[in-house]
Amino acid sequence: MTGQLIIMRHGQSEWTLPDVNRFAGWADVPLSAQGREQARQAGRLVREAGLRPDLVFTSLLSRSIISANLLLDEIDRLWIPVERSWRLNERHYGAFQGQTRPAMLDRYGPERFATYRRSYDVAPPPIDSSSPYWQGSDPRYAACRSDGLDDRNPATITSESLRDLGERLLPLWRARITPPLAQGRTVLVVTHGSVVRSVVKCLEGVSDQDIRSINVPTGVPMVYDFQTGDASAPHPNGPGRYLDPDAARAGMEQVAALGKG
Ligand SMILES: O=C(O)[C@@H](CO)OP(=O)(O)O
Repeated sequence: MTGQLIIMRHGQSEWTLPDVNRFAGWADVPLSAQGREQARQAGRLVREAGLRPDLVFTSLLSRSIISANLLLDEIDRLWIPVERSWRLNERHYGAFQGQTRPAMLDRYGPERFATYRRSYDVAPPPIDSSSPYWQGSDPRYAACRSDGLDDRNPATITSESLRDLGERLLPLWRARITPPLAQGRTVLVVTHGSVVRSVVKCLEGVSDQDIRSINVPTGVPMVYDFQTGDASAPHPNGPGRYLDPDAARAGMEQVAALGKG
């Protein structure tokens, strides 16, 4: 018996439309019409692959939640148990949230821009609490909603590197996601590009340097098979496989192109 992880970046958002091209991070940006269709198509791919998710995880951002719902509606599994966590949010993009990629490319130059966007351990400049995209007073991050996994407070985060994201994700990964995989269950995680990069880095041993060139397409599910048994550190049997490799390739190119100005 194997456990299966289906992990997917949400469908295209309105801010990843090429003529909008804004950094989102924790800003709660809606899906585009194409993004909604990508999420439904993802459901069809999951069905054709014979996969039946037993439980679903999303972030606290609408583009993740709605993508998961559209996918699950397509396979008649809206009823499965759901857990939502800020730990599955996109990387906090600091002061870049709401700014266009071309403007930031212009301001910082190609090298620093690429470092802020794709390096492992450099976070963008911190967001100011006067920004309309600051999450400090957003009820979804209120202290009363603490998950008790550690003492991190999402309301106070001002910017994150990919390393920071991996560190806040790990407690949820260990406590909530890997145990059902080790039991042979099928777990659907509908999340964000940087979370997928962090999981791929960890599961496939990608180096800090090589992770810079990995882009994640919107709305294409990727599957890992896990050996059952060892709940403490379950390991995938091989690399992740996109259910539609052609769509994944095209999507990765689109994401890379957004950073070219
Ligand atoms: O805006 C963001 O939060 C991310 C993902 O959409 O952008 P990028 O791909 O440039 O890291």
